[in-house]
Amino acid sequence: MSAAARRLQQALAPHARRLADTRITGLVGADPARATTLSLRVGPLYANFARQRFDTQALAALHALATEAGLPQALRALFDGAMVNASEQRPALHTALRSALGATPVARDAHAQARAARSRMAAMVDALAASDVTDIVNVGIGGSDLGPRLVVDALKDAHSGRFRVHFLTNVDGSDAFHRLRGLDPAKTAAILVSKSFGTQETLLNGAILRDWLGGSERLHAVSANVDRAQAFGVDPARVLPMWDWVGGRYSLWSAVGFSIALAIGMDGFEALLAGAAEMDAHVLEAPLEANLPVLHALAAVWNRNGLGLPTHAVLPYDERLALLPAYLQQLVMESLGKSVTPDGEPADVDTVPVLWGGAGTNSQHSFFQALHQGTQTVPADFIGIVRPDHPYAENHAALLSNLLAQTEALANGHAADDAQKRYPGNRPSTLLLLDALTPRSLGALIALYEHSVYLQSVLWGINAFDQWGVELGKRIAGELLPAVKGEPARVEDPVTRALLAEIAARR
Ligand SMILES: O=P(O)(O)OC[C@H]1O[C@H](O)[C@H](O)[C@@H](O)[C@@H]1O
Repeated sequence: MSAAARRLQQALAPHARRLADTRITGLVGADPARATTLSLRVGPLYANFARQRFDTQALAALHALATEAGLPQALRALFDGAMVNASEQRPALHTALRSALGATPVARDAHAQARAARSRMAAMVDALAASDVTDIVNVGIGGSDLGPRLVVDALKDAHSGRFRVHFLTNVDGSDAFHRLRGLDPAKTAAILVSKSFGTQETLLNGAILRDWLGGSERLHAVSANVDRAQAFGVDPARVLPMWDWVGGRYSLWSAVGFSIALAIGMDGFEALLAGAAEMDAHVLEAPLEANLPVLHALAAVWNRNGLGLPTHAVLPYDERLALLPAYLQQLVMESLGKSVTPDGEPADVDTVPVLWGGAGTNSQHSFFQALHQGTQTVPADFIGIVRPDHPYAENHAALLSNLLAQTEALANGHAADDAQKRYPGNRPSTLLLLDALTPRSLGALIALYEHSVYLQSVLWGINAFDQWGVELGKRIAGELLPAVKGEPARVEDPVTRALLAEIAARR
């Protein structure tokens, strides 16, 4: 058994057994103070864990586990640029994009490179602002799309209004076809965002944009591979850097966030970084017992390994955060979807939960039935915003009362003689409350999740920064492409052969 798995089992199993019949209502009833003692604030972000299914004894065991697993040292290693991504022999220095907390030359150098790239990006924002361009199309996928797309959408109240920002992602030509309709090529600029500049979707869509724009004048790129971007036809003067020491899904703080800077201006972008930097300083400096990302990660492993819960829902009660579940699906599931240790040994522990979710209140009218009365218990992160950016006070009161009501109903349940109308309750949740949705608070929220994910990976003994699982499908797709086009090709798999015949017959 892996050392991490043994540690986890020893720490969690006795308390999970002891608390098997304890209910959230019982925990709160026995210790009403936990409503406030199990909460933490970091700047504009407040978190309440009172409705998690651990008591103070189990929490003490979780904190002991955090010490034993070396979370403080692991954080230091992350910030200092140690090779935390062992399979690729790379550091993961996304923190250096926004903080100067790394104490090594490697981390300091990364921070300096990030600053230099940011000033080039600021000059490019100014140049575009001074031009006739009205629309920006960000072409990218995965980490080169989800983060910028989330932030641009979430911060619509902070948009300068200078540009309309669009995102083109899917290799499905329908995406490009509909996205470009109604846009004027003479007033549109494209940003091709690809760390590798080798991603099929982005290269195909990038080629569509390059042709559609009719020249390279308004073609920009963000990439760690400047040569490839140049060979593609982007003037190197308009290529912003990326580095192999930043993972794609951790990269919105780099020039990958160019579209964010165009939407909210450089000041807004700096505020986003400052919010993340606040969380960086907190995770690094706060004691384990008062450390928000640590507690968030401990709650996650408690739910996954102590209670054995296989999925996790993210439920933002704010339409502007509707893309957060999709963003977190990549951050969490690509980072933690591993079953071996960096040594190639079995992890021997359940790792990533299936992450899903959607915005409230809409989701209440679709899948919440299953959360309340389904056979699976789904732990959830509810996210609310205290102060809205619109004048509809009645709507906002309704939104917040629904948010509070759902967390209460899920935790407390409801007894009824009629079994159909009975609510089992005891469904754990964490409530995250942002004072307002601003660049700073959003930066802090995203950084909270980044750190929580890394800490979970340390507790599970897996690498959060590689993603070998996405390669096989890409390779097979490349091999099948000629056959799909009707060119002569040898297809080994009999099912795929039959499916190709079916497609060919219906063309
Ligand atoms: O930025 P790129 O190199 O184009 O990569 C885009 C995305 O594709 C890959 O398949 C990975 O799964 C993602 O982690 C990555 O963000």
